[in-house]
Amino acid sequence: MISVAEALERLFGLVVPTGTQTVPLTEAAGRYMTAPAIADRTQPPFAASAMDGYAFRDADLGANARLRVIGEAAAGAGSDKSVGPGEAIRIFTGAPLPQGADRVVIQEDVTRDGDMISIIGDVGNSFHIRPMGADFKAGHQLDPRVLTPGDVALLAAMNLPRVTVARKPVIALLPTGNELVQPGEDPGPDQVIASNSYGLHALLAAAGAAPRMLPVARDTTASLEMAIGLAEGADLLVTIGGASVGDHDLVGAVTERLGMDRAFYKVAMRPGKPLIAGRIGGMAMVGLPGNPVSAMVCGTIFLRPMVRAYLGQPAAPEPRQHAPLAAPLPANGPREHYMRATLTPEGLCADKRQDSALLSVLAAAGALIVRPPGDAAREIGEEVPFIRL
Ligand SMILES: Nc1nc2c(c(=O)[nH]1)N[C@H]1C(S)=C(S)[C@@H](COP(=O)(O)OP(=O)(O)OC[C@H]3O[C@@H](n4cnc5c(N)ncnc54)[C@H](O)[C@@H]3O)O[C@H]1N2
Ligand code: MOO
Repeated sequence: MISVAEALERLFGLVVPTGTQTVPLTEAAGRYMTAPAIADRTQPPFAASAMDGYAFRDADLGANARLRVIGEAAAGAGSDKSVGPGEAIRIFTGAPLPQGADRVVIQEDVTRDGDMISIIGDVGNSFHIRPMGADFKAGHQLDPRVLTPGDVALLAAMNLPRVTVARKPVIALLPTGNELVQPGEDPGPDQVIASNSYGLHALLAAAGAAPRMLPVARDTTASLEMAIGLAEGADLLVTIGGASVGDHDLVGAVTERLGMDRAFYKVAMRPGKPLIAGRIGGMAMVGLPGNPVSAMVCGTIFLRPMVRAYLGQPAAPEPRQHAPLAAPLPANGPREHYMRATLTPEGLCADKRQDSALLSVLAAAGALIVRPPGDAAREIGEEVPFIRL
């Protein structure tokens, strides 16, 4: 059995980055932008009023200043008049500041009588002007990143209607097992619902992949071979179940028959030990264990980093954080243990029930405490590493 770190290295070795495509901004959120984006204009492109009020010369501000209103400037329709001594221009938020003016007073601080305004009270220190280029200047660069809604707004303001992003890796998800029916179907007395495929679909989509759900394969060579054939064209095939040593666990044997170049089988981790990986046809292939929590933990520890590598991001494990324990932990065995835990204000609290079949425990957990092989018993208050779910 190899270590989790070694398994992840070998999995990165199976990844062929997907390359890039250009998408409109409406499809850009959540995508990985692969190259810097460069603004082709300055924002604001002119000094602009930040408020509705009057533009005037700061030098005119004095006790009981009275100014003549000589024109109007609105957003999208600036004034071509120049503001001279004793003059003001009615101005609205977003309008270009007229020539000659260097200050804006908000309309609440003004009384108006016909063409004349009086500035009343203390107007404070704010000039209510957004200088040209205050947000960014032409040539401003947004570096490669997973695009947030805020990034998309910035790219639009930079006048970039399209953006170059990594193509989403297509990941074919293949649940296997005679006992499985789809959610919403009527299970027979010995049957259970295929759940892992849906959890993994959600996990992979959120990580930036394009998961493709295949029909459940039965535990026969013919059914598995046919289903694996349906995955053709995917970047990665992920099988679920049938990875262990039972008489009906055929994924290893069938993939070998199909000529899989195996990268490894079995990882010293808990849950998730019977993990298989390699290359088959033009695809990478990862065979996840069927136990529901095992499949989701392997998805978190291995598939999420793999998706990032497919997208061209640095090959790195899931980020770890540290927090104190709110409850003690027993000594760990020889496998790296990913314990389902909640993160409370007092610290991390591992669930008493760590059976890898308990999805209700996983769903309630916000964290996986990472226990190295052979880790000693831990007391309340000790800092331990964890991965956020
Ligand atoms: N003699 C041994 N038995 C087992 C070992 C071992 O080392 N020696 N390892 C155990 C471990 S650890 C795991 S994990 C499981 C993995 O088994 P498989 O990958 O072969 O998975 P299955 O046997 O097909 O299924 C296990 C379990 O999970 C349920 N399952 C499967 N697929 C789904 C799905 N898509 N959605 C929901 N539930 C699923 C299945 O019904 C079984 O209950 O092997 C242990 N055995
Ligand atoms: O690895 Mo199994 O995943 O311990 O339940």
